[in-house]
Amino acid sequence: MSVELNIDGLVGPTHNYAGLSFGNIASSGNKGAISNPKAAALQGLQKMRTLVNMGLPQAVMPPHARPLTYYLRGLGFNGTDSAVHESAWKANPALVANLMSASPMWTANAATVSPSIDTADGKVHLTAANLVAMPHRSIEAPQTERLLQAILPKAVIHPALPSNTVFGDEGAANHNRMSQSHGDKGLEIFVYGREALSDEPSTKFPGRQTLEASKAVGRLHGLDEAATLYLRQSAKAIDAGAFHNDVVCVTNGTVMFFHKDAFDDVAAMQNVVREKAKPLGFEPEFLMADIPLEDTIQSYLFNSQLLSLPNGKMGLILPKNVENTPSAKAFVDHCIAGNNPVSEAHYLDLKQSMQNGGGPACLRLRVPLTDEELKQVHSPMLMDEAKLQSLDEWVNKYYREALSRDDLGDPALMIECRTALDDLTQRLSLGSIYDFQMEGGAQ
Ligand SMILES: N=C(N)NCCC[C@H](NC(=O)CCC(=O)O)C(=O)O
Repeated sequence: MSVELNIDGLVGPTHNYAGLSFGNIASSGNKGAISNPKAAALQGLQKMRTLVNMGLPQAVMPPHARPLTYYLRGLGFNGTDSAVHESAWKANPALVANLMSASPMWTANAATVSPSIDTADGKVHLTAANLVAMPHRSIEAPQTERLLQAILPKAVIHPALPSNTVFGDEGAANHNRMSQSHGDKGLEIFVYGREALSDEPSTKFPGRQTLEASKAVGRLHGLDEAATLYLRQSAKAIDAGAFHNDVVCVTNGTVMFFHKDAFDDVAAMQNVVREKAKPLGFEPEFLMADIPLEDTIQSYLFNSQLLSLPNGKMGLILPKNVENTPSAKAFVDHCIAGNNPVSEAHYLDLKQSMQNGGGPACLRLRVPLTDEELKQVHSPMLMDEAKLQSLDEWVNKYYREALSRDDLGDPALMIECRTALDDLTQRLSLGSIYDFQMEGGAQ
């Protein structure tokens, strides 16, 4: 038997709206708004609880330490860590805003994952994403690698691809997998927005994922070429605000749930998926929405989690915005009423993350595992009700309810963040995993 483990990012104490992501309409539109880190983290935990209550395996990925003081030291700021934070803020608040981001919460961008059934050596492979397209995200990979290794000690974790825009890699947000069931060999579908080493017309918004990066990940994971596809996302979707493919498409099992403008030539895409699926023994089912692209971006209809349920059916975890967008809600209702595996929909309040362009699918990394491999996961990070309650209590103890841009320069925030993470590593039996812990604590 095999299952899908979802690893959700626990929202960090510095969650804020700095408007850092060009091409991400929610991030730009909410620049300067006051965030509520406590509400953001509790909303994320509630999503994890929903999956636990559905009987599905759920793990948590801890936040990263912020600000990243070693990075600021490399830029010439020195003294104690507090002095580094303070002098960097005086010199350049916009720079510090980048180094305070809680963006590692969107674990769909942490790595690309291939299950052991798909890889040449029969091991689970992950490649940490370099996230080079956005400065605030390009600092995530080293800590992400460490945390992934802690959660999945037996998996092969490849370091991020070279930090070069030719190899722009945004992880699982641009990767889909289709198969008869989680345990069967699957078709791995990489979706890119740009072919870096060619003279092609550029899009208005950046195509963050390159074909060069996707192919490198496919090689590193030892994937079978016959069961791998590289598809291009349409420029139309990118320019409408679909900065990752998971804003316009999600797959699970035999089902692809997507917007008609996600790919330029839908009929060609469907044909090639059908052809590649044949030797893998399954018939793909396409649930395609023909609704305004703006409604898709605004509601995040396709940034939903499409889950295989213990009863053999599939369920959708959607943001409340879908419920409030008539065309999107009508499409969900149509799918549930139709003759296909999708049988239920759950609408969750994820407003704090959504205002930064992060829906249910952005907040989770999917890892298909055999039952044996699931037993090797670091068990304190596997959630149940008691552990979720401990994390609720942890959030309530340490998190602020309001954070403005100016608060990002507050040296007390760095200390609060470190104190909270120290406690968290104990609750999750992680030992010393952050740089500040290895250097001997907050200064
Ligand atoms: N689609 C997926 N899988 N992930 C969503 C990531 C959202 C993230 N937003 C941000 O990084 C905004 C941060 C700010 O503006 O403060 C991004 O654009 O990379």
